Amino acid sequence: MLVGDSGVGKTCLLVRFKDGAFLAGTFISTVGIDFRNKVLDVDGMKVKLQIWDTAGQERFRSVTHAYYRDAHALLLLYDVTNKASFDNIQAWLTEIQEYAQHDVVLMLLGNKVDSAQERVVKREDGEKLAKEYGLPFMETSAKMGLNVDLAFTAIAKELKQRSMKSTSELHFQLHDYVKREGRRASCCRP
Ligand SMILES: Nc1nc2c(ncn2[C@@H]2O[C@H](COP(=O)(O)OP(=O)(O)OP(=O)(O)O)[C@@H](O)[C@H]2O)c(=O)[nH]1
Repeated sequence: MLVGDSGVGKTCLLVRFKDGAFLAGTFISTVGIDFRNKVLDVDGMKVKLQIWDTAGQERFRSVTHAYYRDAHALLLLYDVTNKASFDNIQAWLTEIQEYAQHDVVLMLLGNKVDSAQERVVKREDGEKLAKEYGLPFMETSAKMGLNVDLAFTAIAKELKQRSMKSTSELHFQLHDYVKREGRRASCCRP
């Protein structure tokens, strides 16, 4: 499930992942909730992700609350060009604590890193916040496709491992994977 303030890029992130495209132009806010499926090949096994895209607007909050309970994973987004969306992450975490399962897989994403000129939230600020709450963290760009597949693949790997209740000592480590594989924005050109 994708959560975060209105306009941070949840729908665009999902469309980028699902269709490999970017929705340029007019911003059409999600009404209530929507979902898309995508099947991923994770280490030779097919994993079907059902991804719920929630409306960030306050007036739909009661609708989205009902979906937290069944979510296995949450991608919590802020927009690096919008300080308020970053400041609201704490409030989102409180909401997640209240409505989601206690063992839900959670990842923090700072989106729109392609907009370097407008950036107001530094990468280090995101890293610091993520560390404080023990969350895996990446910066993304739905526009450029930076780290988008990686974010969903990391979630799929973690969920696959959990569903198989692997006892192997070599089991998948979400934090390490994201740290190792997450690419910095400077690597990615239009
Ligand atoms: N530059 C840039 N713009 C983006 C990116 N992702 C989304 N946007 C733009 O941000 C605006 C909002 O994107 P959405 O994906 O609709 O935002 P949302 O979080 O789904 O918003 P709600 O449905 O209201 O919760 C749109 O104008 C997008 O074109 C990105 O990675 N880079």
